Amino acid sequence: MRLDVITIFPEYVSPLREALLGKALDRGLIQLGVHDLRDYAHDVHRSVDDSPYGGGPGMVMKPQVWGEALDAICPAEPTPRLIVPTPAGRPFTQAMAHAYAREQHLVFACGRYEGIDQRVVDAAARRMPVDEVSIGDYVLIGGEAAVLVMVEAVVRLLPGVLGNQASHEQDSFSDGLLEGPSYTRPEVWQDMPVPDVLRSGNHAAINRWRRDRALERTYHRRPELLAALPAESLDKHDRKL
Ligand SMILES: Nc1ncccc1[N+](=O)[O-]
Repeated sequence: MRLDVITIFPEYVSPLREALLGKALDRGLIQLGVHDLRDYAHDVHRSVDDSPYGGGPGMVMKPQVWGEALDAICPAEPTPRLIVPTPAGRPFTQAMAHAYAREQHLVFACGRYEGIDQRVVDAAARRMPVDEVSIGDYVLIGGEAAVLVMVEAVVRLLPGVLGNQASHEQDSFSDGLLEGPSYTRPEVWQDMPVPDVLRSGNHAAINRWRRDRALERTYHRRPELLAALPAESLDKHDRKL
């Protein structure tokens, strides 16, 4: 998979070259291009934004600069998927992370939170799929942090990136529930023992216990996820909880 990130703060996304993502880069599982949007601004001040038509606070990013950057970075064939992080976007979910993990080429356009001139998205949508996506209902200064979040969620799903392939099959949300509590050695810590069932070796009982904890946690923290579960995915034991 190829990933390109366009931003006025290239150093902000340098963590993408660290840790597991860095290893995925070294092993050629992903290719990463980080592009400074200002390289496509040709006026003496290399300005990338201007005041909004209709007035209002903040600045809006200029269409010409983005247009030139996207023409240079998004090839005609195969067209990439353009992802624009914005608080006004569709909520980013694990399902979207899985869908993006199947793409060959993703381009992330990091804008100021006041936004990018709408015509940039409209023009790009004429020749490639464009998703305006939000990572949450709060306002960041720009899209860079959202790109770090989305790239990590997507790249960890690529075959070979996580050591133990199974680890993302048990992710929270993979079965529609939040993951329950986890424990490791020592057996007792600060007078708190590890739940006996987890040391019993009885895998049926362990799976049952884990599902019960996941259901309880989901019920208390994210009841709407329970409500969204297909009826058949809850057995009669689940319903008794
Ligand atoms: N929440 C956000 N705030 C600013 C830019 C992007 C954002 N987002 O969620 O992708």
